[in-house]
Amino acid sequence: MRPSRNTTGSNSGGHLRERVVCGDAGTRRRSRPDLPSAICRPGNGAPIRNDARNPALKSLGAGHGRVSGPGGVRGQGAQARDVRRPFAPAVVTYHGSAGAFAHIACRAAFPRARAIACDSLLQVIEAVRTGTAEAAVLPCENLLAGRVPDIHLLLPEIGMASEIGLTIVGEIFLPIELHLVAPAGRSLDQIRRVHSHPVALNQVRRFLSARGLAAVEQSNTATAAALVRRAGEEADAAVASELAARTYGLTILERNIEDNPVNMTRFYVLARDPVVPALHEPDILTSLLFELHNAPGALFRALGGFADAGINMTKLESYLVDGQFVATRFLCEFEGHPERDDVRQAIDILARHSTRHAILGVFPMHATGTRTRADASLGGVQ
Ligand SMILES: O=C(O)C(=O)C[C@]1(C(=O)O)C=C[C@@H](O)C=C1
Repeated sequence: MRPSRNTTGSNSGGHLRERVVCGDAGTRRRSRPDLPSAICRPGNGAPIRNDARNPALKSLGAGHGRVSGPGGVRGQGAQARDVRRPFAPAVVTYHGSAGAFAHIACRAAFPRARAIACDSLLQVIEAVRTGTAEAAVLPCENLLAGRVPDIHLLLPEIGMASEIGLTIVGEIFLPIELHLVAPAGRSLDQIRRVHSHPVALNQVRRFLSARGLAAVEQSNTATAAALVRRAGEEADAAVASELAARTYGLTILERNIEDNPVNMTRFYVLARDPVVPALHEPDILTSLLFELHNAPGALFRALGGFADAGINMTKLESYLVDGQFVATRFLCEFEGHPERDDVRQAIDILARHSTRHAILGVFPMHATGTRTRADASLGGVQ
């Protein structure tokens, strides 16, 4: 059963801001025929446009299957339901407002879905948990700024706290182009304060420090743009997408202010039920959370099976647990399906050397070349 939603709209300084708010708050949605084409990077390295024929985006939806095995999907022993791919949710949700990069990622990966905005990460999770949305798109890391903190507070909970009940079903790589935006009539030399999401501000540090601009953190790039439009003084500008500039009626004072033109954010796609690729499919990633006793060699022994089997690890994160400065919880991602014999054996070895483990998701890689082939020729419009 789906929870009911109320419909509201809010007026931001004469500029109608329409949004869907998850939870009890309210909903109203405006369709955006002028949404930009995100550029994704397919396996052959050539930038391609985002549309329904985009093979890289289709990688979110190839094949179907089940997974079992040590730890199971989403916690110890949980059985995956046989959700069939292609995974084509009708409603997806994200944290932020229209024009945020998470919104752009939703539209790029699921062009036919309704994308609904949530004011907080908790509301995003609740929307998926309760069925208001079938999937959530959440940023996890950026090439220039590194980890996106919010989801890294959440991921260990997803793995270890069964009540959260979400699983990773996909990933999206989105090129990020950041622009300095302000209401028409303002000039660059008037600007003293720049509002944006902290991760976006970290991607333009050189630009800000070269001009002596103060960074002001906002909950996402699009709300920063809306705020500057609604309540900004002459000295205020925002760092946001071109879509946000259009959505909130701002002009671009300076284009592409990111510190490096090769700039990309990786997003996770989370859903309530696993959508597990078939065993025979190529380019599968498994995301695994595990905990160790803090002892010499514990990590080495836990991961030894992966090294011996030649299984490529694409990510290893560590987290502090129980208020102590010792890393005993890890998130790793590796290439391979957990039902493949060598992967199963490596996970068995990890299970023997760890105190707990849980598979957070098994999903097809998006744009397989992206991890290794990002280069300065990457272009993109947003
Ligand atoms: O604020 C936004 O626009 C977001 O979607 C969040 C976010 C992030 O958290 O990294 C997403 C992508 C960009 O790297 C900057 C900000």
